[in-house]
Amino acid sequence: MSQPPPAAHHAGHVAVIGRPNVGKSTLVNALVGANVSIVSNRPQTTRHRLLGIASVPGGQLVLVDTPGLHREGGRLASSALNRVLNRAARGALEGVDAAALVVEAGRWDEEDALAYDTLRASGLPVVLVVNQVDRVADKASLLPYLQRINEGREFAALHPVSALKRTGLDALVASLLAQLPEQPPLYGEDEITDRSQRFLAGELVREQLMRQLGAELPYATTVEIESFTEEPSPKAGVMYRIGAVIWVEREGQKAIVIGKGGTRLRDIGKRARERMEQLFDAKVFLQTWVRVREGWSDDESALRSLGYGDS
Ligand SMILES: Nc1nc2c(ncn2[C@@H]2O[C@H](COP(=O)(O)OP(=O)(O)OP(=O)(O)O)[C@@H](O)[C@H]2O)c(=O)[nH]1
Repeated sequence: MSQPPPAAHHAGHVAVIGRPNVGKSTLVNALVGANVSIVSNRPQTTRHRLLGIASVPGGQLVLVDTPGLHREGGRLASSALNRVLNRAARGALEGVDAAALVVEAGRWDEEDALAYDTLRASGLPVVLVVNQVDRVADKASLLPYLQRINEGREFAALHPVSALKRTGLDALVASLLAQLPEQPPLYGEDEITDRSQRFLAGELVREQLMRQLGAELPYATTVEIESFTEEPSPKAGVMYRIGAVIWVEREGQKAIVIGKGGTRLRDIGKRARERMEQLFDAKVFLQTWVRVREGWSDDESALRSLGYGDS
């Protein structure tokens, strides 16, 4: 008896691009599922930050962030800088197969248009993700909105979705997969680890450090989750009590992380806590400290205690 030919498998890197707060993280979480998958044993490229991996029958989406595309303060550059940006984008988008441009339903401004232009200039297929459609009461208004955006532009597909309510996502995944090369999964099941919440808590603090300090972030900064306990919460069901230590090398760096009157550290802690609550679906009580460990990067046992020892 002859076997049917195996169905084509598509896999590749998808850059998730969009203005702050349009719902990129919510979308990635929804696509990836309950567990944020992080590749455990392969060095990551510095250009892309791996956001998550969505493996579905017939394909694998490797979702990445492209920090090189963003300008200071999270804003894309004005169009006067377009050429410079395009040059930077070519580097930032190297190795990326397609882009998901996330916008807020009903909104399309200069920054969105510039992001589109940049992506197209890099030759990438762009799938438009019109997020937060659950907030649009008059669904009929979406059609002229989509037509207006589509006018004179070449999207690979347009998808109204709600990342929060998880609607429209299957069709979006199918469109994204169609843009990816036919090839086996880039990451095997054995390479993908559903990391523990404790590990993720550290990553979320690290993420906020990167976002809020940017180029000011001292090179050797690292985050250690010192304590992580769970207790019942009458309102939220579960509450996590988390203690995070941000290790820096020198006193001067400590001052940078803490900021004037402690405002920066407070902001980092607040944003990281909000992310944890979103991701863990629980209440989180997060305490953060900044400590100085002189010359820690030379000290092998210290490195090991921070989880850098055996890879
Ligand atoms: N109603 C509604 N709210 C959404 C949807 N997607 C995201 N949000 C909310 O929008 C806010 C921002 O979402 P995030 O996922 O943090 O947005 P982001 O684009 O990752 O933001 P940055 O990290 O600042 O770039 C959160 O309060 C989400 O709950 C959606 O589909 N519908």
